[in-house]
Amino acid sequence: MTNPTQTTLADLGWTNFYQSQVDIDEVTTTTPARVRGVHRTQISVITTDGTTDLTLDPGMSTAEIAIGDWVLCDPKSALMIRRLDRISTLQRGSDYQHGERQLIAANIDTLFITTSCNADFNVARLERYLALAYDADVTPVILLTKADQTDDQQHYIDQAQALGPDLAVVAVDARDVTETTKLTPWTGKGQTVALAGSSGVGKTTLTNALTGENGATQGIREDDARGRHTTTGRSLHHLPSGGWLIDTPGMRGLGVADVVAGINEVFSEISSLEHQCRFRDCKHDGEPGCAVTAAIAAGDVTPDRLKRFQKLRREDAIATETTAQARIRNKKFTKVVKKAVKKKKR
Ligand SMILES: Nc1nc2c(ncn2[C@@H]2O[C@H](COP(=O)(O)OP(=O)(O)OP(=O)(O)O)[C@@H](O)[C@H]2O)c(=O)[nH]1
Ligand SMILES: [Zn+2]
Repeated sequence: MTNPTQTTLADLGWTNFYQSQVDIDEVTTTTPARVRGVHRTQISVITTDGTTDLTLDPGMSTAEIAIGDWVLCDPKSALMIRRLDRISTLQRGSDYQHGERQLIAANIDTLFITTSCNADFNVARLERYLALAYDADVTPVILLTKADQTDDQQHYIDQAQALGPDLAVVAVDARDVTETTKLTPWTGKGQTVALAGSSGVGKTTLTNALTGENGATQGIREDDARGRHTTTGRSLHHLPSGGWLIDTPGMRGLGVADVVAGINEVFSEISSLEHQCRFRDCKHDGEPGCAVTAAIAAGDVTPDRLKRFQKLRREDAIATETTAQARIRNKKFTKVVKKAVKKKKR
């Protein structure tokens, strides 16, 4: 282990939330460690003593560990003892085959939802990312890159700001390192941020500006969970401003699944009315006694917002259903295999 400058747990993002989960025995026998890489049978971690690898008990799977997780380890045996509860979990619902939502990152404070001041700018996409952030309990910040390439920055800022009066919206030229000071409210000591956004919007450029490094290879890379080496692997960057940046290719295009709560929060002006509709399963499509239709007539809800709300909810429902079915299918399959193995042993 190496430790050039004395790192504290707070530097790594440790707070009372994690401390309160450690019981008296564990205080003396274990060390907290933050996960920076997840491999098939091992995890790479950072402790106040530097970086090291930990082995898991045979009964545990690294599939349940994400970058950013806090774990307790036995420093002598280099064994992970247990994972601590998370303040936030970012996951995506694309792994229909296995019926599990795929973990992307844990214990993130802020999600930089990145888009550019050009044709990439798309309100529906921002709403989708916002739903994921809210559902994950992560604070979203809308980052508008390529602000230098438009004459009408304010036009983009206004559209983004319309998505929530309390929402932070920041426009930057991602290539200009001095502009990243606009992001210091979220990148200070111990704070953890993640970047999401479509290809080409400037995530790599921003990462380089924030880390002061050039080239994504400087980040701490990991193998994927199956032990394959991925060229575009996830990485955890330490920022000169004291924070941590999780960069993951999984955040380029995220499908929604099982994030109804997040969607409802993004479209709160609509979801808060639904219980006033006469029919519990109201589709807000011309049924009598529909509170949402009434709000549209009164000018309190725009038809476009309702359309996008319904589209996202439909997508979420389908994905949730598919995931649930896959889970049942897998359980059945495991049972069949177990039975067959038993039979063979007899
Ligand atoms: N003018 C200007 N150009 C930018 C800005 N941000 C990024 N670019 C340019 O846009 C191009 C794409 O930027 P990247 O940082 O590679 O985008 P990315 O989001 O990492 O793309 P992927 O790796 O495909 O996900 C590069 O040529 C950047 O120099 C900006 O704020 N202003
Ligand atoms: Zn209705």
